[in-house]
Amino acid sequence: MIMNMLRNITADNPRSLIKPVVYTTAANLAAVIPFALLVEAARLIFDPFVHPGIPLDTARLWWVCIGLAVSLLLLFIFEIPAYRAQYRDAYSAAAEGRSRLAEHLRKLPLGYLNKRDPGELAHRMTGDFAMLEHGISHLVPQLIGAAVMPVLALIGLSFLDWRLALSLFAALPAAIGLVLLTSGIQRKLGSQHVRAKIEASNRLQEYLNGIRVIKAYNLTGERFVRLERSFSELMRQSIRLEGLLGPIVLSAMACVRAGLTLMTMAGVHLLLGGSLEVTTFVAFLIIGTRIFDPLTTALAGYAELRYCEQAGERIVQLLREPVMQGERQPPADHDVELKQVTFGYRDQPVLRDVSVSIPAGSFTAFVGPSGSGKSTILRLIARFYDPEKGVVTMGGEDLRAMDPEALLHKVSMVFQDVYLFQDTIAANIRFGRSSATREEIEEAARLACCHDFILKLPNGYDTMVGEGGSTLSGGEKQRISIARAMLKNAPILLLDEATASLDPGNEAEIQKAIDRLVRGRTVIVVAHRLKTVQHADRIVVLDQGRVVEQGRHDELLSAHGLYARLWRRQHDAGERRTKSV
Ligand SMILES: Nc1ncnc2c1ncn2[C@@H]1O[C@H](COP(=O)(O)OP(=O)(O)OP(=O)(O)O)[C@@H](O)[C@H]1O
Repeated sequence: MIMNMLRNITADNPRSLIKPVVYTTAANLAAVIPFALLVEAARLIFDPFVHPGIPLDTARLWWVCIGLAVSLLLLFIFEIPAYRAQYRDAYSAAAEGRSRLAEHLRKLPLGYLNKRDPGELAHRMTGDFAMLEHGISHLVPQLIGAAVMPVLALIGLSFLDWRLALSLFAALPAAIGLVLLTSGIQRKLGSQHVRAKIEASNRLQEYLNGIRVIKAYNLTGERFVRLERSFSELMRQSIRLEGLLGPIVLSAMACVRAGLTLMTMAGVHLLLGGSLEVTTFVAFLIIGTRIFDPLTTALAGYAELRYCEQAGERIVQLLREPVMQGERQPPADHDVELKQVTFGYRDQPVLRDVSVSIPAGSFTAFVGPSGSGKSTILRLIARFYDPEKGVVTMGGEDLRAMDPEALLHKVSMVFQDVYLFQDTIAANIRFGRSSATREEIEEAARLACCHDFILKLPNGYDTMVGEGGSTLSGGEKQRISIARAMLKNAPILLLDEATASLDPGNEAEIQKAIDRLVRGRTVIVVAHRLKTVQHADRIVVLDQGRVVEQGRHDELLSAHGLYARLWRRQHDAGERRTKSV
């Protein structure tokens, strides 16, 4: 159980506790020396009163004083590295754990991440790791201090007088029992509190992300009520947690402190009975007032330690989620084939029994009504997901056997929803190839028709873009993502055409950039405007997740099927637009 707890508190890296534990134990052992010396000083001072005729041993008293000074110096020497080890190791363990978790999340199937609440994942990265930092830097060393000091004191004091030692520690089991017995309730309330925190942070994120929609549709009242409700729930859970914890911790502390009263009463009784020396009693009084300090602090921190354990448990669970398997390097042959593929994001099937063959170097387009599964096919080819039934192959080999990261080296992607990071334009293009030089970035930008608009920005290539690319127009973001793909220069290009209508200038620029990008590659396009793919080697028509037709543009037109209807509809709409201008 303890090992499990340590594993959780350190996010599956218990070695990070070694240094803090060793140094803290040494510092706590050193902290015992001044107590022993104080006991000796008390004995030396009180001896002449208890045994009249014995002179005050001033020479020994001086040695005790020197010993005290040396022990304080020793304590200082041990405490500095203990302090550093606690903090440095706690923060580096959390930093290392966060990177490990981020890396792990990247390798998990997207299907898993889709099912998870993004707020909950963010909380694990930030809140849960912050708790671990606090646990490693404060709570675990506190607990060690709390264990080392009283145990040593109990042993040492038993030699002085076992009856007083026993009375001093008599109430301790009750305090520990109380904390342990209520740990189930603490755990339950702790989980509810974390859930309330996640809900509040999700609602806040939703509110901030959707602030434009909220303003546009005047939803201020309704959305704000949801947000306020989550804050109220968080407040309620926080009060419940503290309301329960407070009395438990205070009762446990009272039990611990009751030991001192018990010991004093026993001491007075034994002293009056003549079976206890005054010097021994004084020694117990000196130690008794201080010995429980670390223990009461640790009791106050114990509940928090359990929350840290829960936080660690959540992180460890996530770290143990199986990542996408596959070690084979992708083959040099880039023929792609879907064989009887069935796939759905949740229970609802999106693709049904889809079989399509895409020869290397060809231009293949997927078309069909909205929601028919076109983009999903691209995601399966990039192995963001694995099919439920059937296989996707490259060069005749099942993608599931391939290393997902190595596979992504073969594929460039230009998606509808371009995401730009909060960084400079140059850095955002460099995501295509991290080793690219500035000249290569500019060349890719020129080919993607974005060099000119980048130069017009305040700091050119060094202009910062807002998170998600919010400071650029949709067309500009698309062109930046084409520049990324240019830079990556992968043999297979997956292109998901933007559905949002762009202004004619932007549309022409993007088309020019795409025409350059597709040269000499295996190109797989999801097309919404059929005229952009009428020269494709093959057009695959999807409807409700099934392939209903495939062939060249002319063949499909003369088949008078769904493609012909879609073509006519778009053609007529285009004519109407032209006439109305
Ligand atoms: N991440 C997801 N989780 C759950 N369902 C999803 C997810 N992505 C897409 N879907 C659903 O799967 C279906 C197919 O989506 P897909 O994006 O492949 O269609 P599409 O043909 O590309 O549509 P569009 O032309 O509108 O872009 C849709 O019903 C969509 O709601």
